[in-house]
Amino acid sequence: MTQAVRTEGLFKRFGQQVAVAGVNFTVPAGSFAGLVGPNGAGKTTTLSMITGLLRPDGGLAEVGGVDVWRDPVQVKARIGVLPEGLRLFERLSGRELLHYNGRLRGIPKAEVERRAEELLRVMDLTGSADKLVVDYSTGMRKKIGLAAALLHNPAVLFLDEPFEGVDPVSANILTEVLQRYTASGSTVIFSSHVMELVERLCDWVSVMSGGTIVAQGPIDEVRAGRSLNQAFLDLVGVRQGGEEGLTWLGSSSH
Ligand SMILES: Nc1ncnc2c1ncn2[C@@H]1O[C@H](COP(=O)(O)OP(=O)(O)OP(=O)(O)O)[C@@H](O)[C@H]1O
Repeated sequence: MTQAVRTEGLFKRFGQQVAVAGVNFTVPAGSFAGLVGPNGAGKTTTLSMITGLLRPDGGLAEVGGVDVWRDPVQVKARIGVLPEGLRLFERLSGRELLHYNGRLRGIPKAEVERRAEELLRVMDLTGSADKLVVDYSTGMRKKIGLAAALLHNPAVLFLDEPFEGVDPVSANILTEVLQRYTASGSTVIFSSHVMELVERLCDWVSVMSGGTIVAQGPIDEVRAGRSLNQAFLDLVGVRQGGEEGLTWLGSSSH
């Protein structure tokens, strides 16, 4: 099986805190893959090391068999990234942002224009194409960010919480674009806290907890007859005794 992404013993610490403790993360090519895990599990740190944004302290990360940290230029040409926090060039219009990205990627001008107009139309952003990105809503930012990440037709697309703050109509548009993209053999890897979404969209899932992968594989194998939500709770451990304390909360004595 060809791997779109493979890491081996990936490791990162921040001071005393080990954020990623030797992760073997794999995603087969053509997958719609979900990366899930509790807050602080190390998902963003892992994705940052695979996309060349954060240098690992140890281990190996490969995209399409190419070592991310030995050949970052080749890897960056093959990937698209919709990062957490979505830092975009705020003072460009949506259309300018796409043109700028396309030119940075070395795509000929006429081709950039053709692709940009198509992406704007599919994302339902044509009417806002000349508005500055700073004036875009959260959902519009996600959509223009995704359009920018797709413009060079990457083999692997990384998305950090792509549906956060996105309304159902825009979420539907994003989903359709991503499904079309994976149907043609490309790979999507996204992190999310929304289990229903991962369950509905993904055919592959990796579950992280405490800086390690605790389960990984085809989604039906990881679920093993349970809902993904239940599998997640079983795997990462439900904290017992949460109902103790907070005795004052909701009391009607005032
Ligand atoms: N730049 C940093 N400096 C110090 N500690 C960091 C830094 N980035 C992440 N960490 C720590 O590393 C751990 C993993 O964080 P990370 O952001 O990768 O988790 P996550 O799984 O993406 O969490 P969330 O679901 O809340 O986004 C956390 O304990 C976090 O506090």
